[in-house]
Order: sequence, then C-alpha cells, then structure tokens
Amino acid sequence: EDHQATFQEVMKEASPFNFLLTKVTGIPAEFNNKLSVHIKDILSVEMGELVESAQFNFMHDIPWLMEQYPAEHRSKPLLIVHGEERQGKVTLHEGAQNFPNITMCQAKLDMIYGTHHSKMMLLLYTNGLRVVIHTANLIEQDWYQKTQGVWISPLFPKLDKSQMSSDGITGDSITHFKKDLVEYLTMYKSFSLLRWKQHILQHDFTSAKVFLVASVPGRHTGESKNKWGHMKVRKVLGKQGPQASFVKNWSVAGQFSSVGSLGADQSKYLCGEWLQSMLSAKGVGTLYAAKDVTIKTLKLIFPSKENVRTSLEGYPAGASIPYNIQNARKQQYFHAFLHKWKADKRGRSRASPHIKTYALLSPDSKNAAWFMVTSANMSKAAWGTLEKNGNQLMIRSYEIGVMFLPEYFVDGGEQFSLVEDQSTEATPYFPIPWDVPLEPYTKADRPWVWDIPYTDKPDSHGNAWIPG
Ligand SMILES: O=C(O)c1cnc2c(C(=O)O)cccc2c1O
Repeated sequence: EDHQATFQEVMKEASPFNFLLTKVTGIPAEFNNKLSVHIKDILSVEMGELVESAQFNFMHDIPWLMEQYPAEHRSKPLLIVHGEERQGKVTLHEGAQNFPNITMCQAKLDMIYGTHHSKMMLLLYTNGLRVVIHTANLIEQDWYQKTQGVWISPLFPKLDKSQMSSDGITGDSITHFKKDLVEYLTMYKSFSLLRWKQHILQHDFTSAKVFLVASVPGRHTGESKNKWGHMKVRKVLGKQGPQASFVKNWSVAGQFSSVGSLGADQSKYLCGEWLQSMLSAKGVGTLYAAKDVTIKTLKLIFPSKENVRTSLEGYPAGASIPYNIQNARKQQYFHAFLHKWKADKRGRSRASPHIKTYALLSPDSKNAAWFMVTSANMSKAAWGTLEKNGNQLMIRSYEIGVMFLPEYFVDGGEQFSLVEDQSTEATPYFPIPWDVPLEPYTKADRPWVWDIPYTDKPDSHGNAWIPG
C-alpha cells in the first residue's frame, strides 16, 4: 500500500523489539512503510518535545544534521560526541560554528588506530528520555540508499525525587541496561557527558529489555575484562544465554561492512577467541572448541564485489566498505565462511549494507537464539583481543550495540522465529534484515575490496571503480 505510515503506526508495529531499518530511496514504498524510519522521523516532534540531545558518531555533517531536526528543535542544546583529531577536528568545528547551541565533546582515543565508531542519540524530552542506538553516520549518504539498523528505546519516564536513592542505580531493568549505559558514558571521563549521566540517572529504565554490548578503548583486566567487547557477549550468554543443549549444532551468523586483520589462520582469533564468545551458552563455557569449527558453525555475510557493483549506489557504495587488499590477501581462510548480502524480504538486496548484525541461527536458519545490532565490524579493534594469557582484553575503538535474548521478551522464550508465518506467541517473529537461508559465495565470487580497481564490468551507473 502507498499510504505513508505515521511514526506512531511504525513504532506500534515495531514493538516490542523496536528494531528498524532506515528508509531507502529508490525501492518500492511498501518496504519503506514496514519497520523503517528516516532520521527526520526519529527527530520529529511526534517522538516528544525535545529539551536537548546528544549525537555520538564517527562522521558528522553538522549543517546536514541540523536540517534533520524539525525547525522548532534546531535551537535546543546539542552535544556532538566524536573522535576527530587534528584537521578532522578543525573541519568539524567549522561545520558547527554557525550553531551556538552546539557543544563539542572529543572522545579520547588512547589506543593507536582506535576510532569513535559508536552511533547513538540521547534525546531528552519534556516528558522523558529516549536512547537510539544505530549504525549510520550523520551524513546524507548514510541515510540514502544503504541498509542501516536502528534500535529505538521505549520512552523512559522521569523518576520522581522520592524514587531516587543516593547511592546505586534506581530504575534499572533486569538486563542492567541503565547501569551499563552509565558505565559506558563514565569511561569517556568527559565533563559534558556528566550532564547526560545525570539525565540518565534521573529516568526510569525498567522497560529496557535489551542488553548493552559496548566497547571502550583500553587494556581491561579483572572484572572489567568482561564488561566490554566480545567478553561482554561471553558473560551475558554464559549467564543468560540459551541452554547449551538447546543450541547444539546451531551456527553463529556475523554480518558486517568492514573486516580487520584477523590473523594468519582461523584458529587464532576468528574461531579461537571471537567465535568462542559468540558460541557461549548457559551451562557450558562454549559449544565448540576452535578445532571443531566448520563452515557450518560460522556463517559470515559480507558484500561481494557483485553485490557492490549491482547496488543502487554502484561501486561508490564500496567507499563505505573499507576492506583493504593487504588484509584480504593475508586471510584467504576467511573467505571460505562468506555469504552474499541478500535482503529481498526487506526490499534491500541492492541497498548496500552498512548495518552490522550478529545472531545464533538454528541448523535450518528458521530460528535464532539471540540477535545483536551494533556499530562493531569484524575486527580486533572493535571486539577486543585477549592478551597476557587471557587476563587482559585490549580494545582500540568505541563501539555500541544492543543484544536481544528471547526470554526477556517472552516468558520462558527460547528462540525467535525468523520466518514470519511460522511465528507463535512463544516464538515471536524477529524482523532480521537479511534473507535466510543464507547464500554462500560461488566459486566466482570475491569479497569486496575497496583499494583495487574494477574495470571489467560497469556498475549500475555504468561506471568503473578506480580507487584514488
Ligand atoms: O561508519 C563508520 O564507523 C565508518 C568507519 N570507518 C570508515 C572508513 C575507514 O575507517 O577508513 C572508511 C569508510 C567508511 C567508514 C565508516 O562508515
């Protein structure tokens, strides 16, 4: 149908997961009316009357961002949290100089090669506070013809003074989302974020049913080792994850838009460390030893060269998929796990993915035991790497995402259905972005690599790709 769903209708349909995709220009209206939002919808007055907001991101086009706020909200205080340094910081401040309501917060990047990847909006309204965790940069290109993920929190009402206790966190949920978010903000050690920490402490987060999965740069030891990156996933799944017996032979799906250097062979980081965390379950450390991992255990979704060439944007979509030939050449083993980007169900097979999602899939791919949407790509910098004989987790970048576990949405829930017409009350449908079953690369397929030329076949705009 062509009627434009109102934002209230969209949010009603999105409940209880509130996991949506960004609208895509150039696909049939029905796919933009179903569980889809544009940034203007998120910032609209329909969401509440804004008092002030904070925009955490990697790239900010400030004049464009200001245009996305409704006129009556453009003068409200706005905190920009970024990781720019040197000339990038100068350019960013130039973009902000005409807006007196903007304050800048430069996240400290103590680890070399680290970036401020986290993408989050904190929205304080006259009647409550909302958290939006997503995957899109605050630039027009990221909200135009890509597949991006957005989690929009329920409206968290203000606690009244009587409910506030002097110590500890009041008004948290059983997933400790509020406590974890406060700890994440505290790690910035930034005065301007103290204000937002107070706002969060003063609101009631009991309706937050997701787990926060975040990364902050540093060498984390002791209890802190399990607070961030893939070790947070290991902790949550080990305590609140699926029963190991229930998910035997299930597969980890990882979907991302960039890949780091993962080491000389799969047994080291990919299957030996990262996958061990993703395969964690209740009642057992992990489901597989690294040596027993096969391509059935780990299914990775990453755009092929053909996915990029035939995408709505054409080869330029690849400018946001920074997998370099130097790393690709060193880890051919990685390519054996790869599957194409395919999202016919959501009308987004040609909307190049910038979203990052992870899940535990049943052998027939019809169910998932958990689902995660995050800024974190497939890299050590994002998820962390264990050092000092496993006693220290070294993370380079800021990342943030949310994890959905069935039992927090359905009493005794063990799995989500990924096939809408096979969902039940006990096994609710979860609107994943990509099609199942997953489609492996053919022998002819190659992962997209961004720093080599493609002149053999023109893209959807008739152009070749000759990197600078
Ligand atoms: O969204 C992000 O966090 C993000 C981070 N990095 C990049 C790079 C790079 O790091 O070279 C190149 C192109 C796009 C992105 C991008 O979209």
